[in-house]
Amino acid sequence: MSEPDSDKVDLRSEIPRFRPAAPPPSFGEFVENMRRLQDLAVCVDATDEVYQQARDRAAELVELLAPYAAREGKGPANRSMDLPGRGSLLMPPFHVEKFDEESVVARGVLRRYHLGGGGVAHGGVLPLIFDDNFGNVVYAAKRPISRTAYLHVNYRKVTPLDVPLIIEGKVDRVEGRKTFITARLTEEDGTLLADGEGLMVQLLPGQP
Ligand SMILES: CCCCCCCC(=O)SCCNC(=O)CCNC(=O)[C@H](O)C(C)(C)COP(=O)(O)OP(=O)(O)OC[C@H]1O[C@@H](n2cnc3c(N)ncnc32)[C@H](O)[C@@H]1OP(=O)(O)O
Repeated sequence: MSEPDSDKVDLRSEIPRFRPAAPPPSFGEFVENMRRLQDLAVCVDATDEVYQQARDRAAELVELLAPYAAREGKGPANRSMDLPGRGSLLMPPFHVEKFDEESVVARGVLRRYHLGGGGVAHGGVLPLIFDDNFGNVVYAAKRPISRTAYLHVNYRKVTPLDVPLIIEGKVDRVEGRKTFITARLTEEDGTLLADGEGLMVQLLPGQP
């Protein structure tokens, strides 16, 4: 059992240092099964008997995992660089393919879980993809640790599910503490789905 008092850690008191994780071998399959579960949870149309069984099995899983809840930066989720979305269920399953001072490129798919309506992605998922890219761009460009002050997304076309997507972001300009970033979300053939612009502001000492 690890970090039983994790809920008492005040994350606002420090900026956690990011360290890549070497997850146990089964962690990736666990996360992928959880993603499939998320896809199913938002699409199944089952009987009450099936929901009762699902409820009970989900409760068993919660009981199994609850004792291992750990503070931020301790478990492998969000730090497993070889897994889609770094092994975090919050993140859409994208892989970073390029990470340098020129740009950060990631490729992935949106799935049934990310459905908005009419068979295409929920608009709210795209800012998450852009924000994560902006954070990576700041890091890759060796800019100081920063937070998003604003993020603007232009939706140019509806974003399909189950189709490879590519996001590429780069530093547009730097003004003191401010790093302005631009990014584009495309399909593999270059079709532009959305573009975005964001301002990342360098944190001052003591800022959470
Ligand atoms: C540590 C984790 C790193 C990974 C981050 C990944 C990306 C994220 O998702 S971060 C989470 C989402 N973002 C947040 O929660 C941020 C919440 N906001 C804040 O913390 C603060 O408002 C913060 C840090 C952005 C700026 O605060 P503060 O240091 O007081 O900045 P402030 O002095 O007002 O402004 C600095 C400059 O930025 C400009 N600025 C700040 N906010 C904005 C804005 N929304 N629009 C335009 N300009 C802005 C100011 O005008 C000022 O410009 P100049 O230097 O030319 O006068």
